[in-house]
Amino acid sequence: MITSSAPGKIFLFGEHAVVYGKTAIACAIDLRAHVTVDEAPSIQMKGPGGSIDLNPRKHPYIYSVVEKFKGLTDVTGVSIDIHSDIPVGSGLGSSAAVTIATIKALDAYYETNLTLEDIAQMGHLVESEVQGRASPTDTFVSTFGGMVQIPDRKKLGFHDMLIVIGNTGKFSSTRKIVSNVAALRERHPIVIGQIMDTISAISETGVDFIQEGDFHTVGELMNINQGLLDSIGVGSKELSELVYASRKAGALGSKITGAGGGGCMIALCEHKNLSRVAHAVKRAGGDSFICRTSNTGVRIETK
Ligand SMILES: Nc1ncnc2c1ncn2[C@@H]1O[C@H](COP(=O)(O)OP(=O)(O)OP(=O)(O)O)[C@@H](O)[C@H]1O
Ligand SMILES: C[C@@](O)(CCO)CC(=O)[O-]
Ligand SMILES: [Mg+2]
Repeated sequence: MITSSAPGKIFLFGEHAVVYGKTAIACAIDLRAHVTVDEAPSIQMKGPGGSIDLNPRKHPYIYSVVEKFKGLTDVTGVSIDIHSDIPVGSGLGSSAAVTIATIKALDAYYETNLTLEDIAQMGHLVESEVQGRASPTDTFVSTFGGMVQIPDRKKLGFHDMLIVIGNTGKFSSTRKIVSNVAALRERHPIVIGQIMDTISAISETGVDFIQEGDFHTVGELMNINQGLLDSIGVGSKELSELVYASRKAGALGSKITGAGGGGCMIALCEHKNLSRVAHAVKRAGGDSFICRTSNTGVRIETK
């Protein structure tokens, strides 16, 4: 029996633009998905109600991972048991964390000796297949941890940042939201193209301020990024209410994280405002909790 784990993530800047090769800055957080693999009579998913055969519709990401391992080794009977702290469909990279942790666990179980780069690339392939279109961001962050710049695939200096996460509780399918943006871009290629370029410029500008620890300016850039995410149609009334409540309570900056349309927003806070912002987001209707950025990527927990 082998257990691995991988972190979820937040986007400081650049979601959606990164799908079109523009720059994004994302960071792992201290919420993790844990995956345990063990010998079994068939390829099955373990759950609270017992074990069921792996089903491509019910578990598309896991199914895609297993199909890739069939190309590497003899995959017959294995059980896959997932326990995740990461809210699903909420912009915190639950699909990537589950995907990367499953790859890592199967790699250790079948001794296929994948490098971290191999794992990240396989994970990106899985997300692209399942979602139709995906940037390498989420899977790269879940693999390597820390603060990363995409598409450069560069690990940046790590900064311990305090984040209030506000979950609208509205499930948001990344596949659907990403395809909506693609359709908008088809209808208005010049306008949406320029918006994506501006989001990219925010990411590129923000790197230096993050590295300097100038979180007031990082917050200001997050707020500008939020306005542009609203302009491409990935905001929502609920997300806006949480964003503005956090800012009124003293957040340095706040924005959607991930696909949007529902899911979570993040608020970058100083320690002194953390609980005030968390309470304000809760009062505005969000399930709010505090997390920290994390420098730990995918790892084996027990063998
Ligand atoms: N604990 C889990 N067990 C099994 N599958 C999971 C689990 N968590 C996430 N998934 C898979 O990931 C899918 C959600 O992925 P999706 O990309 O839509 O949202 P997300 O990754 O949470 O948000 P984002 O991609 O915007 O960061 C679920 O529908 C499921 O297929
Ligand atoms: C919306 C998006 O940019 C982030 C999803 O977490 C999609 C992607 O990067 O694949
Ligand atoms: Mg996802």
